[in-house]
Amino acid sequence: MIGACGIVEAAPAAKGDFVTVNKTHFARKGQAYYIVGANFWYGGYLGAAGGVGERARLLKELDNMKAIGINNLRVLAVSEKTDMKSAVRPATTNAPGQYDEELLTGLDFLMAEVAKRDMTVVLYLNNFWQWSGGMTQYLNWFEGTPALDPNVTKDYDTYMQKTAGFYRNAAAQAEYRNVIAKIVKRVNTITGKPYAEDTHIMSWQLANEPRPGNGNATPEEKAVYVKWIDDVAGYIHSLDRNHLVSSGSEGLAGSAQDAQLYLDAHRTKNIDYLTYHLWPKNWSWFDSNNPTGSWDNAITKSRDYLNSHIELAKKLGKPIVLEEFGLDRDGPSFSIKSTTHIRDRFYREVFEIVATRAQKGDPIAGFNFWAWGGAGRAANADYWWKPGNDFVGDPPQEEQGLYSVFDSDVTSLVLIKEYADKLHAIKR
Ligand SMILES: O=C1NC[C@H](CO)[C@@H](O)[C@@H]1O
Repeated sequence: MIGACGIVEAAPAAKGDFVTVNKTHFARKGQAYYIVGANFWYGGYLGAAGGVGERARLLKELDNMKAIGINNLRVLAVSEKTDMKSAVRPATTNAPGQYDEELLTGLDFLMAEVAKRDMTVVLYLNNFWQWSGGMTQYLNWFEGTPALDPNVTKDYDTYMQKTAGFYRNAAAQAEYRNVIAKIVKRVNTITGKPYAEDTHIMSWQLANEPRPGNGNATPEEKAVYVKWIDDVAGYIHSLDRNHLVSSGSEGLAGSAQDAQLYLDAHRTKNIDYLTYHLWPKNWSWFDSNNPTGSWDNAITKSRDYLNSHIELAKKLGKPIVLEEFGLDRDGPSFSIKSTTHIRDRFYREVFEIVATRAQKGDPIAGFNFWAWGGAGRAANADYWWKPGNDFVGDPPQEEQGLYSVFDSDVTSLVLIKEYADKLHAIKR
């Protein structure tokens, strides 16, 4: 397009080029759009020009994901510098108002390469958990409370209850909105395209796994949480009329097992689709030291979780994406030399329910497995991450190899491709 001053400008994207919601499904470029996704939290980190950047690896990872039919990536867009031991370093926010432009340019590079492969990205703007600083770090900045790493204290209940204080802290919310505006209104330094006009962003996501507090969240805490989701999602839409907004919720496991809360938190018109996550080992449904004895319990509860949330999506008349799920390697082991028979069996169970119900026209719109490890490799005998080590699918608060799908996990990659083909074949 020739602009007024004779300079060739990119034509503004057509609305249909963005991922949109069509009743209980996604649409993109006039077609039904199903999510065959990977969690790739560190994609922006690999895109940095220096420091932690590994652009050659990033291109190879994107090509390998594209080759097995992956069309969507779920990526950490913002991290906060923190003293918490099990958090990633560096961070995109060093302190309130102080941002790491080199790291943010890494996100620009990722988005430029994603566009070349016609993939889409969900960008989450905060984290309920400590591995990227997250909401707890905001409270350290604005309440002066110590950022207590639950990997150290082993007290997750107290961590969750205190972290939910983020929603009520006006100063923390103001800085959070400053950061949201900085990213949503950002102009990509590689492509020159405003993020708000980038059709390869599928959705802005409030946070990774925001919870109302711990499992005993009070009615007041739940009300604060519902209002926070509505307010922040509305704020994002006020900045960007093109993109979808999602919460990043895990579903009932992240809603104090309160289905009414999950419905109330996602009923707002400001939330365009639902999300849920499935973690049989984390939730103690599956014991990887007793796989045979715990499999039936784990798969029965998993099937119920998968199906019941699709029914909740029907109630709200919105699409739902299973945007995280995983299981550890046989053994259990963190080593890439170990097999993944049990995980592959679990993945197939999950994929079969998602694909079958999607083919039936139910509001399940796809999946993102957790998480792409690709060519990354654990560097230390204890499998814990240290600055300078490869990034893998497991963030620094977990052993490097716990849930990652590596490029050497051939049976898993073949399985993902098998179901990618099924979802991509759905015409609506
Ligand atoms: O968002 C998340 N959900 C579960 C993952 C695996 O335990 C975890 O690494 C991450 O914080």
